[in-house]
Amino acid sequence: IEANLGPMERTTEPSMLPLPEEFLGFLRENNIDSSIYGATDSVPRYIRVKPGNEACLQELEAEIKSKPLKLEWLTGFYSLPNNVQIANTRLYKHGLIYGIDAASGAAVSALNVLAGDHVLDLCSAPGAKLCMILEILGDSGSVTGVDVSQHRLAACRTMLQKYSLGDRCRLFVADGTTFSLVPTKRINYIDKACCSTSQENVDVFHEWTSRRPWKERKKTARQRQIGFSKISSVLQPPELIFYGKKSGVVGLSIDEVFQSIPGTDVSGCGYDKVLVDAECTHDGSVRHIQKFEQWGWETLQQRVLNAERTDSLTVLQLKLLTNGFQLLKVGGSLVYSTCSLTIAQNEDVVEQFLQENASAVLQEVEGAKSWPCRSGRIPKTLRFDPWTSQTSGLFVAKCSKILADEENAVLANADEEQSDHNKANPSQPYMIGRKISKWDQLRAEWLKNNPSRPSTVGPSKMPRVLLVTGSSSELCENPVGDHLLLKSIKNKMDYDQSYKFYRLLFLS
Ligand SMILES: C[S@@+](CC[C@H](N)C(=O)[O-])C[C@H]1O[C@@H](n2cnc3c(N)ncnc32)[C@H](O)[C@@H]1O
Repeated sequence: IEANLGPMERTTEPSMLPLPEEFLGFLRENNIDSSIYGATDSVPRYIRVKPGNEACLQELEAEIKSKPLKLEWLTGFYSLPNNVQIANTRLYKHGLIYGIDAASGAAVSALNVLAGDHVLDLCSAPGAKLCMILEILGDSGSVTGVDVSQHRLAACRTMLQKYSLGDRCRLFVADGTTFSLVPTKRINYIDKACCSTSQENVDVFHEWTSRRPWKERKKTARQRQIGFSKISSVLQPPELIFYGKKSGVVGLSIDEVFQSIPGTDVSGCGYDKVLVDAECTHDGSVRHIQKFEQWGWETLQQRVLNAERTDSLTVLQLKLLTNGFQLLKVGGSLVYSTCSLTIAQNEDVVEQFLQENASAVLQEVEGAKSWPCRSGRIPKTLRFDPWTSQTSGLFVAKCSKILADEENAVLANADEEQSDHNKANPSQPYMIGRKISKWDQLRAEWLKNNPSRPSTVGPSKMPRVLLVTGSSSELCENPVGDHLLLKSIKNKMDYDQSYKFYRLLFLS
C-alpha cells in the first residue's frame, strides 16, 4: 500500500504524544505512521483572509508580532507559527480572518466553485469550508449546508453571522444520507405533477430572524410537518435553522421550500457542486488527536476507535457520498474528503462508489500538480499529511456526473442521427449512430483504460449488462420525460422477468 501511495517524507522518530496502545494498534492495522503525531510542531497555523482585506495583515503582524506568510499554492491563505493565538486580534474579532487548515482550503478549491453555482455542503458543521465556499461564490448562486448535529450546525450559523456570509445560505439539520431537497431556484424545472404543491398553505417565509415568537415557530413546524407528509416519505423532515435574504427561501411557501424530489429525477435540477466532507475517525487531524491530552486518552477509544463506530463509518461514508451524488446535476462536480488517513475510509469507499455508479467519473483536480500533496492509491485522488504538506491529514477525491457513456456517444452523433431520422422510412428498422465494428477489441481496450469501472459489479462479480434501447434522438425538454422513458424500459424488463426470460438483479 505504501508503495502505491508514494513516499511520505518523514522521520523515523516515534510520536512525542503518549498515544494509547489501542490507538497505536489502529495505526498499525491501517498502515499509518505514528510519527505524524510528532510532526505537530512543524504544521503551521493557517488563516484565510476575506478577499479585499489583505492590506490589514500589517496590523495583524504588529498585534501578534509575527509575519503572516503568504501560501503561494492557495489563494487567500497565510501561515503563522503554530503557537500564535489569533482569537484576541482585531481582524479575527471583526470577522476579517478565520482559521482554516490549508488542506481543507484545498478540498474547497478542488470543487472549483463558480459565480452563480448552487452548492450543497452535505456535512457542513462547524463550517470553515462552508464559509470559504460562500466567500468564493460572492453575490450569486446559493449554498445549502446540511448537518445531522443541531448544536454543531448552530455553531455554523453563528460563524456565518460573524463573518457576514449568510446572505445566500440556508442551513438544514438533517441526515445527509436521505436529504433530498434541491435548490429552490431549480424547482421550476420540475414537473409539478410529481411533487404535489398544496394551494391551501399560503404562508410564505419572511426574512429570517432568531427572535421569531415561539408560537409562530411552532405553527411553521406544524405546517412543514403536514407539507412533508404529503410530499415525501422521509421519516425525519429536515429542520431549517437559518436562511439568508438571497438564499432562495424568502417569499416561498413552506411546500415550495420543502419540495422533495423522488429518486433519479434530481439529475436535471440538482446542485452544480456538492461537497461531502464526511464524518470519519479524524486520525489525520493531528490537532484533534492532540486534544485528547486534555480530554483524557481513555476517551479516544470510545470517541474514535469504537469498533462498531469504525465499521459503520464506512457504510455511512458510502451512503453520504451516494446521496450527495444523487443530488448533483448532470455535468456537475462532487468532492469527497475525510480527515482520516486510512484506506478503508477513503480509497475503498470511493472505489465501491464508482463500481455502483456508472455515471460517476473520477476527475483530475485542477491545479493540484503544484500542491504539496501525494497521490492516493487511486490515480487522481490526493492525500495531504503533516510530513508531505505541512498540513493536517486529508484525503480528497473529485468526480463528475456524466450521462452514461453510451448516451454521450448517441448525443455526439445527435446531428447526424437527426438528419437520418428526418429521412427515415418508418417501415424500416431505425439505426442509432454509426455501426460499431471491432466491438470485442474496443471493449477490451476500454476496460484496460478504465480500471475503476470494471465489467463486473460488486464483490460477487456479477456481470454488468448494458441494455440499449431507442427513442427520438432529441432530448426531452423536461428532464422528467427522460425519466419516464427509463421507467418504460424498466416496465419492459419487469415483463421479461415475470416471463422468466432472464433474472433482473440490478438496474442502475
Ligand atoms: C468532518 S466534519 C465536517 C467539517 C465541516 N465540513 C467543516 O469544514 O467545518 C463531519 C460532520 O459530519 C456530520 N455528520 C455525521 N453524520 C452525518 C449524517 N448522517 N448526515 C449529515 N451530517 C453528518 C457531523 O455532525 C460533523 O459535523
